[in-house]
Amino acid sequence: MNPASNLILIGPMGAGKTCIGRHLAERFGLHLADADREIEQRSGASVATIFECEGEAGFRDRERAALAEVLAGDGVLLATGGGAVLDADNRRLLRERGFVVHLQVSVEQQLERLARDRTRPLLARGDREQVLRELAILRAPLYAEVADLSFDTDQISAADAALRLAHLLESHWQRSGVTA
Ligand SMILES: Nc1ncnc2c1ncn2[C@@H]1O[C@H](COP(=O)(O)OP(=O)(O)OP(=O)(O)O)[C@@H](O)[C@H]1O
Ligand SMILES: O=C(O)C1=C[C@@H](O)[C@@H](O)[C@H](O)C1
Ligand SMILES: [Mg+2]
Repeated sequence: MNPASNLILIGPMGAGKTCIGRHLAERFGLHLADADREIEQRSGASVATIFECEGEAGFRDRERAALAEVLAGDGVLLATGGGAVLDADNRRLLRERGFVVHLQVSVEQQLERLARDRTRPLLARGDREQVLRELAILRAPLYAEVADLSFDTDQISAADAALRLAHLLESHWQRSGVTA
């Protein structure tokens, strides 16, 4: 068992990291940190504006700094952004500092869940389905490399996913500092 005190959610856009993260943070008494919101608070600008002004590279620099700051602490539930695993230093940090759960989702479900979303700049770049398929091919091995546990969120509500995942975590994650 991985005894990390932090719980970290990784996975593609629309997998439910932010939304399942809220449920799990409450259930396990963890401080919720959503990487995208942390970046927005630190920079005083939205993710979309950062992409517009500084490009994806500028956003990734801010993301790397925010992850390092958040994971300097303990007792945190970190909901990462979908691209956090692109950076090798981030991948190392996530593995070192937390029990990492990979939330999986099919492209079909992503398209449904994100149909009305206008806040994710990578989805504004053209054919959404093609973008999501390309990202999935590129990123799937990176998520797998970092994950302690994978969980498929297709066809279940976020609330049900959180409930089932909480049960799984009770047997897979021996949180440091907490005795059963
Ligand atoms: N299991 C689910 N079933 C149905 N809808 C869901 C589920 N999980 C999330 N959603 C919906 O999908 C949308 C995106 O979810 P969320 O913001 O949690 O994704 P995310 O993984 O944090 O994405 P990102 O990487 O872009 O931050 C939200 O509208 C949310 O309500
Ligand atoms: O998948 C991605 O690369 C991203 C996901 C979002 O959470 C944001 O971090 C941003 O829109 C980029
Ligand atoms: Mg999110």
